Amino acid sequence: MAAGLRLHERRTYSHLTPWTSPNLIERIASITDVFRAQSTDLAETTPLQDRKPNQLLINEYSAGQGIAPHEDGAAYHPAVATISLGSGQCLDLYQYLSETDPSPPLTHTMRDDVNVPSTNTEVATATGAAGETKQRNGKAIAAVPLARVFLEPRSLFIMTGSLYQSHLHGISFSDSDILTSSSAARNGDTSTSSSQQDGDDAQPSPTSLSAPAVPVANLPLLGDPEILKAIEKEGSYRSERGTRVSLTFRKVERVMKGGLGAGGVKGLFGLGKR
Ligand SMILES: O=C(O)CCC(=O)C(=O)O
Ligand SMILES: [Fe+2]
Repeated sequence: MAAGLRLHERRTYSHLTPWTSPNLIERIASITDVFRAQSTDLAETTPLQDRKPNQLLINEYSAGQGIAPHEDGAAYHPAVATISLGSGQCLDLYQYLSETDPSPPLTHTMRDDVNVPSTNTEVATATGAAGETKQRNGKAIAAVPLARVFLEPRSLFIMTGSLYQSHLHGISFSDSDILTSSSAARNGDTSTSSSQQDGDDAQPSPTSLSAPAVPVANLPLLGDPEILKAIEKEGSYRSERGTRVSLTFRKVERVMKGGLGAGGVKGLFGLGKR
C-alpha cells in the first residue's frame, strides 16, 4: 500500500450481502449496466449477476486530504461505482504520456464541449508549460488532468471503459476546489486548486498552482443550483472541503481465498495496484 493511503481512513468490506441492502447492490449493478451498454469499448455481454459488486471500499478524507493519481487495477471488473457523502471533492482524471504505450483517447465524455486534448502531443505541451510530470510504472503522467469531475455530496459516479482501464484518477491535496466551466477555463482562469499541502505525508497531485484551469466535466449534472449560478456570474466557484466519505463499490475478479487475513480468515482480497 502506498504511503499516501495512510492519509485518510480506508476500509474494505467483502461479502456485502449480509449487511448491505441487496436492493442497493442491484440498483448499482443495473445503473452500471446501462452505462456499459452505451459504451463501445466494453461491448461484451456479461450477465448482470456476474457484474454485481462484491466489495465496498470506504474512504474518509478530512479537508486537505486527497489520493495520489493511480489506477484501480486489473484485479477488478472495469467498472466502479462511487457514492459520495459529506463534503464535495473534485476527482482528477489523468492520461499517460508514453509515446510507445499511450492511453487511448476517451471514448465518452460527459459533455461534448469538455476540453479533452485529442492527442498526447497536446497534453505534452500543457505538461511542459506546467513544468512537471510524475511517473507511474515507468510511464510519465500528464501534469495537467485530462478532465475533472466534481463528486457532489449524495451523488453516484460510475467510471468504466478506457477511463477505468488505461487512465489514472486522483484527488488533489487541497482545502478547496475551484470549479469552472469550459468557457471560463478558456477565458484564462489559471487556478485549479488552493493551498496545496506539502507536509511530510503529503503526496501532492502532479498539478501545480500554475497549471491551466481544468473545467468540470459534469457541471450540467450537478444538483446544487448555487454552483451553476456562481459560475455563470463569476466564472468560477470555490467549493470548500470538509470531511468527505466515499463508498466505492467494485467487483473483485481475481480472488485469493484465505491466508492473507489475520488468523488466515477466509475472504476476498483485492489485488489492485497502488
Ligand atoms: O474517494 C474516491 O472517490 C476515490 C477513491 C479511490 O480512487 C480509491 O480508493 O481507489
Ligand atoms: Fe481509485
